[in-house]
Amino acid sequence: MDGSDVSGSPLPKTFLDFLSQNGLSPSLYAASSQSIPRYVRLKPGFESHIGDIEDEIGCNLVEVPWLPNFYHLPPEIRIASTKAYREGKIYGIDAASGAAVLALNVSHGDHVLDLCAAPGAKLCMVADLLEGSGSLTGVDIARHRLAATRNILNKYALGDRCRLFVADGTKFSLIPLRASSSSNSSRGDASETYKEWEARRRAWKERKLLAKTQNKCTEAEIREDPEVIFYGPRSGMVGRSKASVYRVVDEHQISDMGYDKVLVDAECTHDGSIKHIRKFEQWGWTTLPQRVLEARRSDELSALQLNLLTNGFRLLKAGGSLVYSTCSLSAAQNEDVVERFMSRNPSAGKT
Ligand SMILES: C[S@@+](CC[C@H](N)C(=O)[O-])C[C@H]1O[C@@H](n2cnc3c(N)ncnc32)[C@H](O)[C@@H]1O
Repeated sequence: MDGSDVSGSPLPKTFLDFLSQNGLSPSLYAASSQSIPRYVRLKPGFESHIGDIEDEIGCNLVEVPWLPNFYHLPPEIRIASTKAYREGKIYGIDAASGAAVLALNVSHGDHVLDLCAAPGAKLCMVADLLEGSGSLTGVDIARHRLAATRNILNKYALGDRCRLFVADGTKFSLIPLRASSSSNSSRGDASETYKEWEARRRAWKERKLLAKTQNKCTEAEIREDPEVIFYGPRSGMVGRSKASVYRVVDEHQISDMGYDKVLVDAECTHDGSIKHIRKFEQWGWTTLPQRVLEARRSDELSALQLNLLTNGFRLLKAGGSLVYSTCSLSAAQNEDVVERFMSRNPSAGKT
């Protein structure tokens, strides 16, 4: 394999080319795994358990002053096998992810959309910040990844006001279910309304029912309809008719009835996640170009990112806020995308 030696592990030439094209230094990946910071977030309400958690994991949890409930850990500490983790008191999430959610400035009662939600670390943090108010809609195109998000929401008991849709975030167009938006007026046949979610059996029935409803639509509509794979008891879904959940609203209505906050944590090359890139040490560096770079050619990727950002903005209520984030360090996937978006949507910067 071609490449420069970084800590004894040669980075493949294609990755070095990618770094060079994006003005990034290969030395970024030279850090030893032991020097990469590690963080956990404590589920609010478990503050009094910190001493017990520290005893269990055998080290001090050092508070991150600018990120509420985040703690710094020595990198060698593994949390997955701990009781605190299994019981949902702590979860692994890096500080950069926390910063993206912090920037969203979630307030009590907000209706929040997470347009690339899986596997769900940021979604969980948003759910915590909502403190049982407002609503949370998570969307992801990868069904298996979103199914994992559903498991995480259940594990941390955060799904109460959440609903999850498998859908293309560039086209998703369902608005939040605000208490004030009439559900009664659009109730039809009771069998067509959402009952309380019951894992597995209900999910299967739900899909069948949905398929029946969809059969009334044109083929194009069927392909584009988001598939709901979870909703909580207070997500606003229970008792709603399918028609009311899937109703189409125009741009003017979205400015009144859209989401207060939208997170677009877009698909990217993940090159900014040094820990992720260093895993290729075990997986084999040769697989890195295929899994990180060639999976999506970068021009396609930036078009996808721009489309996700544009659709997220379209679904935002007037006066709402949107955060666009990636775990890439390349300007092409960050500043350039935002610049192109702003040039097409100059109103986005106005408060
Ligand atoms: C960086 S990950 C999101 C991480 C997530 N926000 C979290 O905190 O755990 C990007 C996600 O975008 C999803 N994705 C890719 N293309 C998409 C699309 N067109 N619409 C919606 N999601 C998409 C991927 O399946 C992936 O789960």
